[in-house]
Amino acid sequence: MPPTRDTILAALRAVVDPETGRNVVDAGLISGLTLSGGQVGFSLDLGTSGDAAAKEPLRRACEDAVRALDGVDAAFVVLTAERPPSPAPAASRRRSDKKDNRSGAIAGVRHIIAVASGKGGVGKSTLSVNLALGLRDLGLKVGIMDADIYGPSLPRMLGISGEPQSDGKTLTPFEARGVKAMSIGFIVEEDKAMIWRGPMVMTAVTQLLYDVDWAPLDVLVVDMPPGTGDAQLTMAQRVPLSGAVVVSTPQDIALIDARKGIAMFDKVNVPLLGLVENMSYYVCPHCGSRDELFGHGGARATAEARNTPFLGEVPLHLAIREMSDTGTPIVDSQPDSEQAQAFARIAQGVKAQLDARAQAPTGPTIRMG
Ligand SMILES: Nc1ncnc2c1ncn2[C@@H]1O[C@H](COP(=O)(O)OP(=O)(O)OP(=O)(O)O)[C@@H](O)[C@H]1O
Repeated sequence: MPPTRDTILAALRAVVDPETGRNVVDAGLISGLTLSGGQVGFSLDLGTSGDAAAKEPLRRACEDAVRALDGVDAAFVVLTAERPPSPAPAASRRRSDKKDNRSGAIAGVRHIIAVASGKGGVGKSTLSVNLALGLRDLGLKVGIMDADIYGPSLPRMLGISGEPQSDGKTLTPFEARGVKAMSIGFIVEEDKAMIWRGPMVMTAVTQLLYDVDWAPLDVLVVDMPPGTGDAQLTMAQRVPLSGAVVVSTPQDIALIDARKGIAMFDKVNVPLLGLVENMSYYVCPHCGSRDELFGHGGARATAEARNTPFLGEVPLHLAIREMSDTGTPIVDSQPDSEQAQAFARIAQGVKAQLDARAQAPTGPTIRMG
């Protein structure tokens, strides 16, 4: 039988914070408890010190206590910071320093989709931007949110610069190429990004979701941080996603990581809209000849094995990189090229998946923290 809220809280009362000598429940450190069958998730407050490393043993102790209960299949405990430990630049300073646990749908935004990868450098940002533009070409109102704290690339890829405008309450997204755009790079200092942990990333992401004037949108494309660690799991769990697209290159090692990405979304019940194989084959920019450098087709096989839609292959082509670097993504700069068409087909596939799920009698399961 699945656990109840009371049995979980009772188990957590046995976990004592050595810093205060009080149990985590009575000390008020637990919030956002969610139950979904045998899956349990909640936040553990870090306190004002913001020292996530020091609280890690306590986080684990909470997870272990809940996992040990009958009927619990999985427990996810995320550390929640009272405030980010590093001084944030102007845009986020304008907003509240209070703990930010906002969750749930964003008014006026129909779908939020994540673009994720098991490892960095496989073309997740390139896909996010070109997918957003491809969805725009299908007549949808589209936004793109760059949550890739390890290397926000949206400003460069869309040629955006400057500070976002704010009325003191909400931020106005940038408008570029007919899509609304906002990057975590605008509210987080880049050189500090590497030391940020899941909860801190989540605070910034929550602000990007709820403090930006996104509406009205059909689809908000979220460029996730690469990997399947703490930050990514927290996001996958707490952002109200309609689904996720996982991108991989064809090499075995990348595919192993992509499978971890798929497993991560499965774990938190976010539907997989499909898998994309980037740098699938090489097209010579001079003669147009095709070469399968890394042995192509692994992502399609992985998708088939996992019963996940395969959304398509994108060739490795110099123009894709060059156009990204100059702020004119390939879908806009060379729309008739094979490489732009590859992105256009992926956008069609994503739209078809979203439409099908919207019409399904039981919609996708959306987990909110
Ligand atoms: N199909 C492609 N052909 C040629 N170059 C590509 C292709 N896809 C991506 N690139 C280039 O590869 C580099 C990495 O791509 P991108 O930044 O999109 O990856 P990422 O997975 O988002 O990386 P990170 O995890 O570091 O954010 C960029 O220079 C990009 O222009």
